[in-house]
Amino acid sequence: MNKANNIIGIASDHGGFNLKLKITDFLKENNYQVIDYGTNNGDSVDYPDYAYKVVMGILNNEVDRGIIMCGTGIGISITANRFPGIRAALCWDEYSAKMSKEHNNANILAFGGRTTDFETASKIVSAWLNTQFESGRHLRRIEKIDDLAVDFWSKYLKNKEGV
Ligand SMILES: O=C(CO)[C@H](O)[C@H](O)[C@H](O)COP(=O)(O)O
Repeated sequence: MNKANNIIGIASDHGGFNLKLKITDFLKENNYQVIDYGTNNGDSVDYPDYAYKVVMGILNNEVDRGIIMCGTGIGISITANRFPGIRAALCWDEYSAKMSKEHNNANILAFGGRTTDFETASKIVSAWLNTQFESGRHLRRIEKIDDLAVDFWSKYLKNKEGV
């Protein structure tokens, strides 16, 4: 990996805390700038709060992309995917990580601190960072993700307001 100046936001709950420390070191060793949104120790916290920090970091252009971890990566990726413009991919090997970028242009990578060892996690991170989005038919599909959600929410909110 050799891409200085890319800023990556990183966060975890207590279940991903130890792996987050190792992945942060790994990124810095590979010349990535990292903003750590917490958590800062192994005390029990709630993963939605940490997913939200990275999501807002991306939506406010503080960071280009994010890496998030909880015990399994499930809760924290479910949370991140609630927000428009966010495509969080829960990955378990190099192939899933490569596809998450090539086909889905995932801007957040997720994995589990209790399910993924550092060796596997570092391979996942490298695959995700070093793969390009293929665009073409995949661009049409990822655009539909937000288009469908925006359509749903605008109708939902309109009905709720009784308009
Ligand atoms: O959301 C999760 C499971 O899908 C994460 O793994 C959390 O880290 C986990 O639920 C935390 O569990 P704990 O018993 O409170 O440590």
